[in-house]
Parts: sequence; structure tokens; C-alpha cells
Amino acid sequence: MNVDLEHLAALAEWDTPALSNALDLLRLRSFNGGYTDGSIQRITGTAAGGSGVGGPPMVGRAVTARMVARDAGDDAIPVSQLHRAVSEMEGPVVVVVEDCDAPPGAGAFLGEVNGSLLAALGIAGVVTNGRVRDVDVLRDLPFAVHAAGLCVARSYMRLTAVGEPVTVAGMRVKPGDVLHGDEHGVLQIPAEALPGIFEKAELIREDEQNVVGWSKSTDFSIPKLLELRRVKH
Ligand SMILES: O=C([O-])CC(=O)C(=O)O
Ligand SMILES: [Mg+2]
Repeated sequence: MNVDLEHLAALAEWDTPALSNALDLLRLRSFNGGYTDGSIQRITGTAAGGSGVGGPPMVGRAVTARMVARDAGDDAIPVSQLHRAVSEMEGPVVVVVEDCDAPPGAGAFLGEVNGSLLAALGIAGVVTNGRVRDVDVLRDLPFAVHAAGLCVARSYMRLTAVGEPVTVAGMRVKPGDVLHGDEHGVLQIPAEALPGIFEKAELIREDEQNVVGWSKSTDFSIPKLLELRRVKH
């Protein structure tokens, strides 16, 4: 499905909880899927020098890859395949790397060198269930990094596939999928949710702000609270 790039820019105005609520309202997917499960965190933000805390959301379309690192093997493919896939994707790109080792994290794909090359290609972020290194440099690169944590070594790291569906932190991702990420995690936005998601997000924000505003107002009372019926789903 085609994605309007203006809609991608508009997604960056919202945080992941708001967009997730709006997706629930649209009922385009189950309530318990389509987002990362908390086993990965935002390691760096998108602002120069940024930590994982604060900073603008990451928005882009997925370019996918698989890697292994724990043991030696002769299944490596050239990293140029990834660079080609990034350069051919229309719009901002989030590179999604599934670390296929069990357990993952023996060696990093993303560090200073791979990160600098991807920065030169203008990517919006990297999402991996694996680990990353050279974190001081990653903090200064102009894209967000979501990963399971940091690691020391490269080990036998190599890419083994590009352009295949992958699963990262419980989230299934296909090439071209729209991803939105912030401190809370990464959310997949079904293309058919655009542009309707914005109206739903506004509705929910109004509803929530009414309740929050009331909780702080002089009109608030415990009897009224006990009468309040907020039923979801
Ligand atoms: O050695 C690797 O490929 C990973 C890494 O640290 C870098 O990209 O700088
Ligand atoms: Mg390095």
C-alpha cells in the first residue's frame, strides 16, 4: 500500500501511547500486538548528543535485515545489500535488524562505522532485538536507536538476509511498514490507519484531558468519582 509522506511527518507530532490508543479505536488490529514488548529500549534519541530520554519521535518505513554473531559461519551477505535497500525505499527509513542468535546480543551490527554509513544515507532510526556498541558516537548520530542494550564485541557478526519479514521484540515487520518510536517503544502503524488515526488521536486526547482537567478542578469530589463510568473497548 502507498504511504503519503505528509502523513508520516504528521505522525511525529504524537507519542506512541496516543497513537496506540487511536489504533485501538480504529480496530484495525488486535489490542495486544503491533508494538515492541519492552525487551528493547531507546538507547539514543534523534537530537544531536541525545540520550534515549526525551527527544522527538522516530518515524519511517522499515527496511529489514537479519544478522547472527554468536558462532562463525559462511552465510554472510554484503552489507551493501542493506545500503541498496535503504537507498531504494521511498521516504524516511527505519532499519530493523533481527538478531537471530539464541540468545541474541553476542555481537553488535550497529556501531560507529555501520552507524556513520547509515547516517550518510539519512535514516531515521535503527530497531534491533540485538545489542549495539560505540554508544558515544551513536549519541551524536542524527537517528534514534532502539536495542536490547550495549555490548562489547563484534564477535562473528554478519548480515544473513535483507528485505525479508522479521520479528523484533515481539513485533512482526515487513519491508515498507510504517514504524513510529519514542521512549515507550516502537509501534507499527498499518497503512490503512492513515490518515484516520489523527482524528481518533484528537478525540482521545480531548476525552482524556477532560477527565484529567476535572481531577484537578474544584468540581472534583469522591462521590462524583465513584459515579464516573469510563468503560473502554
Ligand atoms: O564492527 C562492526 O561492524 C560494528 C561496529 O562496531 C561498527 O559498525 O563500528
Ligand atoms: Mg565499531
